[in-house]
Amino acid sequence: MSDTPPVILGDVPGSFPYSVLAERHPAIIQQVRDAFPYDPERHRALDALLASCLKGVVEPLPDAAHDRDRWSAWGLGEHTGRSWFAAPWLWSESYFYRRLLDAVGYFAPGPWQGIDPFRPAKLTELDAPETDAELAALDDLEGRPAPEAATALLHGSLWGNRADLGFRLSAAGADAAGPVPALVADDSDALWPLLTGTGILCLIADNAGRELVPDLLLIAHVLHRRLVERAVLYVKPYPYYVSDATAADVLDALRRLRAAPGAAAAYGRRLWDALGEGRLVLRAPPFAAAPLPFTDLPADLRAEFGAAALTVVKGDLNYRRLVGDRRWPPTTPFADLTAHFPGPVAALRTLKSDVICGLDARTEAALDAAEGDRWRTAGSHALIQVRT
Ligand SMILES: O=P(O)(O)OC[C@@]1(O)O[C@H](CO)[C@@H](O)[C@@H]1O
Repeated sequence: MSDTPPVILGDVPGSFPYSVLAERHPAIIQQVRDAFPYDPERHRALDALLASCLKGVVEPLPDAAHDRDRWSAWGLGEHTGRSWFAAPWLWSESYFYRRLLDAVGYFAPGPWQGIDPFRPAKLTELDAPETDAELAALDDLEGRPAPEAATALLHGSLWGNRADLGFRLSAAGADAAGPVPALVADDSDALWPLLTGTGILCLIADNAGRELVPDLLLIAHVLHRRLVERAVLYVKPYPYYVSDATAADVLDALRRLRAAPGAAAAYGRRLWDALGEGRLVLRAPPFAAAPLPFTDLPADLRAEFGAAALTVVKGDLNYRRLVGDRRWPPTTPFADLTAHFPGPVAALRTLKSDVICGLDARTEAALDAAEGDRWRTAGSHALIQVRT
């Protein structure tokens, strides 16, 4: 594509990417400090990361890092010694979370090894009364025609994406949607015919808690209604972007479902059994936490998504990775930007960053007229986009 816009950097003061690097990341460091009684060594490491984020440059991984070679292949050599604001925004963000885990001792042998620095916030959200209300709503779905239930669960998964703990740090008052419909694109009519009873559904998860629960409910529905033979749920191999889901978060969500009253418990049991029978498979590939777009998918994931009836890509970050982290003209066809993806793909995403494509011109004009640029990052609008 000759007129391809440049990859988004975080180097424009006042821009959303800049604010994430300069404000959100320091706030996340403070949030993590407050969440645990870390020892002085951990606090010194967090101090050093904060100084690096604000005034310093990208530092290399520790010599003993298990994934040094992987990050070398992902461009660490090219960005080491450069400002975080000069690297691609996606790269800097992803590496920040990898360095944060070093600072809290997540990978190194010791008392903090494997302790998710975001777990307190994740559990607070999962245990919140709002989650009870969302689970109770499942009782109303019982007995409704299957297509109606499927649509309700699809929208539950879609809007579950607003439950993003990192986003909430910088999106105060993001609830009100303007006069333009909250759903700015809806290709869901093209989604259901792809689930014909045979084949595999792949779901690339985003956030834990109140996004992962509706994702699991959607998976339970398509398995129970035999719209697919098997489902594969892709989570992160380690804590990432504050609320992104790991396998531990899947277990927390399943326990929450099984302990809930009413219909929710049956969903939880079905999912638990499906995992045991291999009809639901969990995967946590390293690439899920890579600082790269999906055009760089490794061969194994290309083969898995290529063999699937549909791959559902959840959330804003994954949308940026799927279509390319660039300020495309909003009317650029979604099919053009996802032609690289090896199989049918659907994006379910609330708009929380500048990247957007696949809008019709009238919708773009109405959004701009009603909200200026706010609609792109406020989380008040969402989309369901499908490329068959
Ligand atoms: O992927 P999610 O959870 O829907 O959103 C991720 C996010 O909160 O983080 C990035 C900014 O740090 C943006 O892509 C978006 O704002």
